[in-house]
Amino acid sequence: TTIVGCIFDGGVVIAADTRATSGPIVADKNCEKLHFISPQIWCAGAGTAADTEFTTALISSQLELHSLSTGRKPRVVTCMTLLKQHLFRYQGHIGAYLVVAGVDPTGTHLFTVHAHGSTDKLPYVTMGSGSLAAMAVFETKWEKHLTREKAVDLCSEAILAGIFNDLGSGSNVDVCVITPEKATLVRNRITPNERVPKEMSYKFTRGTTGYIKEMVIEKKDLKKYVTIVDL
Ligand SMILES: C#CCCCC(=O)N[C@@H](Cc1ccccc1)C(=O)N[C@@H](CC(C)C)B(O)O
Repeated sequence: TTIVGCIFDGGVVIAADTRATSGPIVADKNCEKLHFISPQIWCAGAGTAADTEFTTALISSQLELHSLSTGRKPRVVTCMTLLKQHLFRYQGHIGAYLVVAGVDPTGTHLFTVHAHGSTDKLPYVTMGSGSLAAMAVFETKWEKHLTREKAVDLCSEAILAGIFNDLGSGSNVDVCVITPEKATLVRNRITPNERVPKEMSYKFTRGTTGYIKEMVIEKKDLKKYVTIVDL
């Protein structure tokens, strides 16, 4: 996985690739790694797919209950604290590596939360197996006071670096832009790995597979050879 986050003037952007792996196998070529926490708090997840999915869903629920109890909009720092306390309690056995981003009444925030419970608050972050390729892009091209468009393009370029240089990452680029007004999820903003139609026909011609014996079975005699079960 390659996941990133970047703050810009007026909000924050998070982005992710869409590859899920099981060892050398691509388990899912277009999975979703950007999770809804609350209307203006979203989370990108790397690590064990199930752990990122369930952990973000659990904290989203806890945050909604907290918001109802306080009568206030949820804060990003609260989401981060709930995540780190949960993950620390499980001593890293819940393999969720998260980028938490959002806008709340106190401002725009971007955090990382690691499986063991450590957190960082930064203007730009990368995580997952492709994080080094992505960070190379940020360390080369990030600057203060990015516009929304520049931040979206920079995050997309960082994800593309992971897609093309990390075998644990691949396929497409998903992006989520969060501002004080709203959050916009752009699923498959960039699809640089679409399969093209094959240039040849790979159908086997008749006679390719030799056979020794031929037996024609009439449908009416079928039940002699096979047991037909009406499901
Ligand atoms: C099989 C299957 C479904 C996915 C298994 C599954 O969690 N894959 C993991 C890698 C991993 C981790 C721990 C044990 C085994 C395999 C994976 O692809 N993680 C990506 C993010 C998630 C959200 C898709 B990324 O971090 O590379």
